[in-house]
Amino acid sequence: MWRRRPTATSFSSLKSSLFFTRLHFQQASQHSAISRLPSVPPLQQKDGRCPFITFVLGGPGSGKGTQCTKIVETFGFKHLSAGDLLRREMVSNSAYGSMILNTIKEGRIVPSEVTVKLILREMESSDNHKFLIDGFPRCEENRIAFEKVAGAEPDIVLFFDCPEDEMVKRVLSRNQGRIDDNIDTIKKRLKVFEALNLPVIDYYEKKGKVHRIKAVGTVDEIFEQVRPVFKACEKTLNRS
Ligand SMILES: Nc1ncnc2c1ncn2[C@@H]1O[C@H](COP(=O)(O)OP(=O)(O)OP(=O)(O)O)[C@@H](O)[C@H]1O
Ligand SMILES: Nc1ccn([C@H]2C[C@H](O)[C@@H](COP(=O)(O)O)O2)c(=O)n1
Repeated sequence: MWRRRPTATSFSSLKSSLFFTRLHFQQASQHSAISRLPSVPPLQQKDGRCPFITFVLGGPGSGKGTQCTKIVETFGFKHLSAGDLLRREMVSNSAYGSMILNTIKEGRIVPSEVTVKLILREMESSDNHKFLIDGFPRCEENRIAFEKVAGAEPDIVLFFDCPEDEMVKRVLSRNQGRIDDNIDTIKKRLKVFEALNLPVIDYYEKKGKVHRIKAVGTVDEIFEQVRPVFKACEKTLNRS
């Protein structure tokens, strides 16, 4: 359903202070590779429609996936979880499998080349034009790569703002057998969220795109903060 567009050319591959030095070094080297990517025309479906893109952000266990399920039921979005796409790629026979496994185990971020490709592949094969992109962009490098390769910005950004102790409690009782749902990896994911994801939220906040949701209370109580965000843009959602 989507026009083919050039995929990313190449990006160079990304515990305390050493952990962050390596993290930032990797981010910086990926930034310079991204800056060489060609800009492309805006994403447009074959039927001429432009996709409505929502980025869904928040720390680990803040309830992004849970709320996305409710948004899909109520507003008919297509839900694309970056984490799920990476986990699916990890267990397929992909050449990236062991790299994704090690990166997720360490609570770090998979290079954008891989994640953006997976997201755009799903968007291209979908008949829907309303997308929830959950857990992405996780860092400035993700954001810039998506905007360059897709030629599109999100229409809105949902930020599920949740206290750390609540996120830890939720992740530790999730029981889905995830390799990163253990206290050591959670601590790293929280640090990565603060260091790399919050700047992305700040960036979109300055553009007036962020809807901050207080992610405490029951699932239904939280959804009552989410519902008006989409109600308010119903006209744009059904744009042709
Ligand atoms: N409001 C809530 N109150 C209590 N538990 C919740 C609430 N929302 C979600 N949960 C539970 O917390 C856990 C984490 O939720 P969820 O998987 O939706 O978070 P997430 O932000 O998508 O996490 P991650 O980024 O780690 O994938 C799940 O077990 C979910 O059932
Ligand atoms: N943009 C992304 C999204 C996810 N990952 C990796 C690293 C995360 O810790 C892990 C799990 O994601 P979640 O299901 O919590 O959204 O997947 C990434 O590298 N880049």
